[in-house]
Amino acid sequence: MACEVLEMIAEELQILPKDRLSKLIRDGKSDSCFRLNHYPPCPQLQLLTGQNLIGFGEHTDPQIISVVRSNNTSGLQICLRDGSWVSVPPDHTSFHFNVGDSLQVMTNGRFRSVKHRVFADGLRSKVSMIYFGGLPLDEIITPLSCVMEEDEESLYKEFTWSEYKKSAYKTRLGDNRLGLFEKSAVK
Ligand SMILES: O=C(O)CCC(=O)C(=O)O
Ligand SMILES: [Fe+2]
Repeated sequence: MACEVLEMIAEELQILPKDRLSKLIRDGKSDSCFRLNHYPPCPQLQLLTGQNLIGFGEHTDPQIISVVRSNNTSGLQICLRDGSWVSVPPDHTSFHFNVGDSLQVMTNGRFRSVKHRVFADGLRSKVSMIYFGGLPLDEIITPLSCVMEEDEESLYKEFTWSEYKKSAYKTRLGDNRLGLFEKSAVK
């Protein structure tokens, strides 16, 4: 399914061949992973603090694409350009896709990795399963020449997925991890 969506994105951006993105996560060496998150309900703590409890702090996903499926509980929110947060309606029959930082770089910012966070549900256990489609470790993450306009310059320095991963592990979850790789970044 992740491959199909990447092929739709490739079609939209006129990326050729059509499987240019999807073959990265199909690759036997792709650094993809699967995560299962469990957010137990904490009604007493919630009452005590009078706030919804953060289950997973705000962040962007570093890979190419993430596919999320959750049980019927609310909590997932995405951040809009103006900084406001909107809730993703719970629907255990649907999949939610996040564009990851790597896809943002490969499209030179045409697709943006969206910041998201998760609140624990006040009453029920929230369970999510997420497939993160990643690149092979030695793959260079750089804008694809076929998406670039003539004379368009890359917004990013050149780096491999392995370098990005190492750098991301050294930062805090909510940091703008891609910021370090922007050409305009202060060294
Ligand atoms: O648990 C969720 O619903 C999403 C978690 C998430 O964003 C992540 O694991 O990167
Ligand atoms: Fe995430």
